[in-house]
Amino acid sequence: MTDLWVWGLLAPASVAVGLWVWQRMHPVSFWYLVGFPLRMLMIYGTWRSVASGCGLSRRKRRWRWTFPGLGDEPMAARHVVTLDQRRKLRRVDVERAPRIGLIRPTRQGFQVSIRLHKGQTPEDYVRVLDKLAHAWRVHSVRLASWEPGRIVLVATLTDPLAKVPFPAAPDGLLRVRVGLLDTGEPFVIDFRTVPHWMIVGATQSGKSNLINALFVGLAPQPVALVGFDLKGGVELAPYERRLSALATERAECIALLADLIGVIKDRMALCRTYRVRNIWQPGLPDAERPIPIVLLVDEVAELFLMADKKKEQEEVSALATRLLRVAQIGRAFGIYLVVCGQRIGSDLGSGVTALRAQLTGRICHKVNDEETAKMALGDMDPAALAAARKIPASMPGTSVVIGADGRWRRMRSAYVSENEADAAADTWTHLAPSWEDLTGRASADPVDASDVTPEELAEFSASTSA
Ligand SMILES: Nc1ncnc2c1ncn2[C@@H]1O[C@H](COP(=O)(O)OP(=O)(O)OP(=O)(O)O)[C@@H](O)[C@H]1O
Repeated sequence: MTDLWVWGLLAPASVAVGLWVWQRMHPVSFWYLVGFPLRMLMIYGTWRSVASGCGLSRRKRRWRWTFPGLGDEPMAARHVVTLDQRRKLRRVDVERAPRIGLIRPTRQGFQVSIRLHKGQTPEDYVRVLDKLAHAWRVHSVRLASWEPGRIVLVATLTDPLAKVPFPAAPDGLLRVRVGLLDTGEPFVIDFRTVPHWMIVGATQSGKSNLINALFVGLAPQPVALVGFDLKGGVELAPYERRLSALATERAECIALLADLIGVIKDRMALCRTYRVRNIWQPGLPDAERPIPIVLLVDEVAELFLMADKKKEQEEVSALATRLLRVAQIGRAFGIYLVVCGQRIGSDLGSGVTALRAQLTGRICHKVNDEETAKMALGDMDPAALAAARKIPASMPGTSVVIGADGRWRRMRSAYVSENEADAAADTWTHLAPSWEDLTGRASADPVDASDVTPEELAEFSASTSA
C-alpha cells in the first residue's frame, strides 16, 4: 500500500521534472512536440467564448429546436434529449464565432488564419489584439497579413526584444541591420530605399547606441561618413578616424554644408554629362560613380538653438537653409541624412518643420510626452504613440518604427558598445576618403557657398530627361 503511494507521487513528479528539464535544455523541440499541441487544443476549445468576449462573434438567425416548457431557452440541435413531444423548431438568434483555420507552429509561437464575418475588417481585429494575447496566454498577437475576407494572426510566446542577440551588421551597400523587430525579423536601415532618417528619444533612451550600430554597419562599406556633433564632439569624436569630416561648432557645420552643396553641383554636372537622373542609374559608368556620403547629425536642437544676437540668427538661418537643401536634393546625388535629437519640433525654428518633412524614415525611442511622439510618428495610429510612451526604461534601445508596409512595429537596436564602435573605426580607417578628395577642392580653396538654385535644378531635370 505504501509502495503505491510512493509510486503515485513519484511518477508524476518525475514526469514533471523530466518535462521541465526538456523545456530548459531543448526549448524549441519541447515547444513543437508538447507546448504547441497543448496550446492548439486550448485555442480551439475556447475559441467560441474568446471570440464572444472580444466582440468578434455575430448574432445570426438560425433554425433551432427549442423547449418552450423549459424556460424557452434556445438550444443547439446537438443538445436534443428525450423531450421529443415538447420540442419546437423555431428561428432564434445564435452567436457565431468567426471560422478559425489551421493553427501552425512557428519558432516563436504560432500563426492562425481567421475567416472574417461579413461586415468585419482587419481593423476590428487589430483593436482586440491585446485581449486575444491575454486569452491565449501569449506575449503578443499581431496582424501579420490579410486578404479580402481573411486575416492571419501571429502570436509570440515571449518578447523577442527582451534580449537582442542580433549583431549590427552590413547587409549590402548602404544597408545596415541595426536591430530586431518584434516580429523576430531584422530591422534594416536601407538608405537607397529610405534616404533620410530621423531618430528621436528622451535622454538615455538609446539614440547613441543606435548611431553606434549604424556606424559599425557603415564603417566597412565604401561610404564616406560625415558627423555634426554640437555636444562638443563627445558622441562622434571617438570615431573621427573613420569620418571624412567632423564639425563640432555651428560655423564648421555651415562650411561643411556649403561644401556638400558644391559636391551636389559637381555630381549634378556629372549626371548631366551621362544623361542620368541619379548616380545609381546604369547609364553612369561604374568608374565614374561617386562614393555615397552619409551625414550623421547628433542632437539637432543644438544646431538650431540661438540667442538673440543677430549674428547667431543669421548663422542658424544659413544652416537651416543649407541642411534643408541637402535633404531635398541630396538623395539623387548619393547624400543621405540621419538626424538625431530629443525633440525635432517647430519650437526649434521655422526650418525644422520643413527639414522634418524630408526625413521619411522615423525611429521613435521612449519619449515622455505624446507631442514628441507625434512629431516623430506623425498622425499614426494612436496605439503607436501610446506604445512609444510605454517603452519601459529598463529596455533602452527599444523604439517604435514604421515598417515598409506602413504599419508600426516595436524595434530594439543591437547593443553596440563604444569599444566595438571604436574598434570598427580603427579597422576601417583606411576607407575614409579625405574631405579634399570628396569635395574635389583643397581646404584652402574658397568655398562656393551659393545654393543650388531652382533654375539649376530645372535645367538639370530638362537635360537628363530622355
Ligand atoms: N539596444 C540596447 N540594448 C541594451 N542596452 C542599451 C541599448 N541601447 C542603449 N542601451 C544602454 O542604455 C543607456 C543609454 O543609451 P544611450 O546613451 O544610447 O542613450 P541616449 O538616448 O543617447 O542618451 P543621451 O541622450 O542622454 O545621450 C546606455 O547605458 C546604453 O548602453
